[in-house]
Amino acid sequence: MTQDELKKLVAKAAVQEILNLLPEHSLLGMGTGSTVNFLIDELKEYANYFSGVVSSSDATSQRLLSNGFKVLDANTVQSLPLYIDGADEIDPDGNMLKGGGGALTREKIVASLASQFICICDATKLVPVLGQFPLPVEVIPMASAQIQRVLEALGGQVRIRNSKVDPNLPFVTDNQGWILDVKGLAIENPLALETKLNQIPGVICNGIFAIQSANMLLVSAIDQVQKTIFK
Ligand SMILES: O=C[C@H](O)[C@H](O)[C@H](O)COP(=O)(O)O
Repeated sequence: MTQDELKKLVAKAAVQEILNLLPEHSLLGMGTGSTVNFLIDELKEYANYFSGVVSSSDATSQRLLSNGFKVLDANTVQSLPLYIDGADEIDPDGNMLKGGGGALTREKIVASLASQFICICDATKLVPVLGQFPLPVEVIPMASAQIQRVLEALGGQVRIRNSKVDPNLPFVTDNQGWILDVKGLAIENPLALETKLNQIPGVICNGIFAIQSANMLLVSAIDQVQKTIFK
């Protein structure tokens, strides 16, 4: 199977999981990325099953709206029963590295509203220790040079992410932030590093999801989907 076929397979399994877990008229939190795009495509026939969806990016909001879902502002809900999203990496404890698509900050905000986080991915995302994928750190643009120095002093190799439209310009997030992609940081203790990076002035958010780790993982490999529940 291709990676896209694996993403579609896990998206189909996720639809059944969502419908089993949530009664009709529930709210739902929705992540961002190619796996989530497959999920939205698979879930669209149930668009009216949900009273509304809180989205983690402008891209996801547009896709949800064009598929008939009602999109709600995060400020209008007190909590969500479930948040579902992909990941760039996930470790055996459900800690994730996210932000390859630049949506990490809003993903973390929506995940923080939810009592349960389901991660959906294909088996290429499973890692023993986070950190092979460059760690995205979203920053206030005027702080980027100083944050780069701090991250380099911690042992990271830092690159400012470039725009896909014009590679001479920085990538700009939905929050008008920039992304620093950091290689080479040891992420042996994801919670400690997530907390430490949050302390650097000008950091909006970093892509370690240990505080908002996954409660459940659906992962596709070959032709089947495996479910893991984390403690
Ligand atoms: O900012 C992007 C998100 O964190 C995505 O969840 C992550 O990059 C995984 O995306 P994909 O499903 O496209 O592999």
